[in-house]
Amino acid sequence: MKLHIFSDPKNLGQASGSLAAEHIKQAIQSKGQANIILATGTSQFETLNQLIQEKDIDWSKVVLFHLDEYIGLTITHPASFRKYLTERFIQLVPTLQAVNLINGEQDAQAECHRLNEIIRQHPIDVALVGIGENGHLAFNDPPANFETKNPYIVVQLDEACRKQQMGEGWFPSLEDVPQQAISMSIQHIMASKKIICSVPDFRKAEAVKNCLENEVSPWFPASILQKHADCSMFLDQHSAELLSPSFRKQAFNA
Ligand SMILES: N[C@@H]1[C@@H](O)[C@H](O)[C@@H](COP(=O)(O)O)O[C@@H]1O
Repeated sequence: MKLHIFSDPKNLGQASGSLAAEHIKQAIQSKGQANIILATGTSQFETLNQLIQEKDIDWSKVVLFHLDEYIGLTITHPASFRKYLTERFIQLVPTLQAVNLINGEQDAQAECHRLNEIIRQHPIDVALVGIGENGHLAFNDPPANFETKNPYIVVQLDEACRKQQMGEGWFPSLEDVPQQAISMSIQHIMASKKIICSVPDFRKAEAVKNCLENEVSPWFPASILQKHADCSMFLDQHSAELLSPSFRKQAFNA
């Protein structure tokens, strides 16, 4: 894992968005197109802002997949990840070759099946992900399923995850946060050639320490990233503040 620590979320996002652009261009150059996964949430604001500003990406050669989505939320709900990606990315790069959003409003197992058929034909070149306050990767809350090979799965959301979503202001109360979601599985995220993980904010400091310094464990789902061959971890000084000095030594831009 390559560890990068920045002074603030804006610098973090500029660096992670630029690296994503580089990886996308490399994939297009080497095989004619790129398959990407985009995450959502506050942690991705600056990264996506940077990515949409990149000038020399041929978006008509890029196929987009969606990391996770609530079950039962309409696309017009403020917390809908489809709404988020549509407004913050898809409308801003309208020439994408294909967009594969998760529709959590219909039968969830059928939706997983539909998406699994498509994504199995599109090996992922670059995955943009974040880490939740409870250490989740996508919506795989602890203890995460590290075994399933199905690309998309139905998951239960734990209280810590639901509280985070409410705390970030996406929902008026905890009762409004759905209990289930469709998430890309841990194994499928790990099958991406390159992973860019952007994690700003002091709220993530404990999860970051647990996932980067502890042993790999389903109880710290994002700890699995330690095993990926090409994962770049982007932190800011706040999310990195609990890392031990010896661990921080490996960071670039510290
Ligand atoms: N399910 C989303 C993910 O797509 C995101 O990458 C991660 C971090 O969330 P946030 O960016 O809101 O802190 O967990 C969220 O709950």
